[in-house]
Amino acid sequence: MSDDAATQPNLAEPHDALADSPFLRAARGLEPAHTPVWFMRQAGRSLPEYRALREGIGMLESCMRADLVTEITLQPVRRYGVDAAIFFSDIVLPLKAVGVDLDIVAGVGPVVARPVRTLADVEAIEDLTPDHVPFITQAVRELVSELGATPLIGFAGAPFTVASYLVEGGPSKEHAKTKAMMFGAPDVWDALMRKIAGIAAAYLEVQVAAGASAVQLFDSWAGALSPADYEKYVMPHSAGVLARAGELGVPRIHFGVGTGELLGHMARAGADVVGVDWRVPLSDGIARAEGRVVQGNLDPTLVFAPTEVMTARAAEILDAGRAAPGHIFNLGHGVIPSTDPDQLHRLTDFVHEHSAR
Ligand SMILES: Cc1c2[nH]c(c1CCC(=O)O)Cc1[nH]c(c(CCC(=O)O)c1C)Cc1[nH]c(c(CCC(=O)O)c1C)Cc1[nH]c(c(C)c1CCC(=O)O)C2
Repeated sequence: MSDDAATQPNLAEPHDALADSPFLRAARGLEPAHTPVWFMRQAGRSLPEYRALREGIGMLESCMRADLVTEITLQPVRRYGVDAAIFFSDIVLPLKAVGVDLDIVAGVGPVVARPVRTLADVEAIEDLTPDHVPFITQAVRELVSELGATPLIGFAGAPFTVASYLVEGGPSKEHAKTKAMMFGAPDVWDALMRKIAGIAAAYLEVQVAAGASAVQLFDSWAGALSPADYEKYVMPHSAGVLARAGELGVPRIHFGVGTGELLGHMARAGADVVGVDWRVPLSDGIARAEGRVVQGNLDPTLVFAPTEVMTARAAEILDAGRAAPGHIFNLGHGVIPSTDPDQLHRLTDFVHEHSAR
């Protein structure tokens, strides 16, 4: 497709259209034609076309095949007409790419064979270079060419959330071993956070170099921390990732779950856009985001309510979002796998119609 585009006279047009896309305008605090909408986890198990494509192929394997990554990323864009695509991958993929022995187990999540406990364990993890992830570069290039004026969001897991998988060895509710290391072995903790931050930043650089036009840093489990502990043990490392991403010139979205008390810190860590989950009224989220653009914040379970109940809540959020320097509509967390795709389609249309300027 890029070859075809190169032969056409209006080559500059898609780039202007991309910069003028509702998502990128809103992310930069400019007035968009309508409030942009995309959904965290918009690709994945809620889509029958995803389940068909993934049949017999492991999650990590599918993340390492550029053809599959491209197709899976495009599926929700085609189906819903959302205002952005998010690169199909996982927060643990870069660890796999540098040689950490891990798998993503269906219905469980990431499982690490030998959890990280010591400084030697940390030092054994390689730093990420573009040569570790050629399939990422290839998939992003293909996607950007296919997507035209629809922006592609690159992403990485933030140091705390990725550390939790590495230290616990799998998903965890309490993050007890992780926080035991944080409180009890600060030298190991610091080395681990630096290691992951370096990998995350390098992973984002690869995606932006290949054409991603925004990035999202997922600190899904940061809500397990008090503001003081977040500030002391985590924020400097996330800020390091966001500072490196800032040098790439693309908008940076910073997201977590249960982070109502941390939104100010997450904004100050270096976000252009702050993700707000559904537990915080958007008007409060806007105040706590200290002048940043906000993203969110519909409760992901509202798709299971009657359509008019869902859209009435969406209308309240859209109206509240007008008080922000910019608002990107999204769910407060990822799409639940049992979600009816038709509801997300109706929601996308509703957001566009209700917010048309
Ligand atoms: C914490 C986290 C992970 N992975 C991710 C996060 C941060 C976002 C969040 O808070 O939800 C990020 C992620 N993982 C995936 C994406 C794809 C892009 C998109 O949002 O469409 C993104 C952005 C694909 C995936 N990542 C995973 C799946 C399911 C795998 C499958 O289809 O078998 C997908 C589509 C696996 C995964 N990987 C992880 C979990 C908790 C799970 C789910 C386990 C399960 O319920 O099966 C770790």
